[in-house]
Amino acid sequence: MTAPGLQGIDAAIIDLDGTMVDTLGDFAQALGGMLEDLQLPAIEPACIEHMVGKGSEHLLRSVLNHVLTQAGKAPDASEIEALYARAWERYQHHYLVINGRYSSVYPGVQQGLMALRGAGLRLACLTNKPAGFALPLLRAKGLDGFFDHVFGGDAFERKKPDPLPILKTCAALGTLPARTLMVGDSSNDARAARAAGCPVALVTYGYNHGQPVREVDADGYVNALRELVPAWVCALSKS
Ligand SMILES: O=C(O)COP(=O)(O)O
Ligand SMILES: [Mg+2]
Repeated sequence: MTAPGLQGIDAAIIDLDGTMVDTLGDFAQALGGMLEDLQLPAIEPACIEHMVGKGSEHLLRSVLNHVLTQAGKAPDASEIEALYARAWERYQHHYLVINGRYSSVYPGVQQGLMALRGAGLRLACLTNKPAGFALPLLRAKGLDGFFDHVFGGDAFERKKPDPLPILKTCAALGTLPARTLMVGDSSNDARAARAAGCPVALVTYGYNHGQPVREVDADGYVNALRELVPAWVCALSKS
């Protein structure tokens, strides 16, 4: 049963990084520790934002490529692969030590999740972040209790922007994609949702790989999650 304003929507799938929590500080700290351990040059925190959202493997390969290129090394794929296993081990170590300490929940997140719950929706968190990072982060930020399911980037064979994780999350929620709203901050989330057949709303404050989020094809945009229920009610009543 959903509230009258959310007719047609039974559940919502919410992204984590850039949507619920601003985690750039955590990424910067953990990557800084990893690079130091590998005796590689540091990376500017501003560069990291563009690399977040496609999972940790992509992030680490992008960072290694970036710092080696900056150092004038023009690395090929095999040089990056040679460093990868140790980089992942050191990154994981540092991330788990600092997880949540340098990140903050965006304004309006708790209110937004409460409103969605109050409207009778089932909720899942679906992130490309590994579950081993996502679950402790949600707990540390007091957000874990809102979700029926939490799936990390390592939960399924493929990550967003592939539709598979969304389809599997809908199956776990027991909802049809067409009645499940995807809420994210990036083209990754929107493309996965579109391909799965879910309506999609994007927040305007996240990362979106450094690109303007309003240029991404979506059904709506909100400046805070607390606007989601009112905005969606409004959009539905106009359609
Ligand atoms: O790439 C990540 O680690 C985070 O991605 P998310 O935006 O799907 O939470
Ligand atoms: Mg995101």
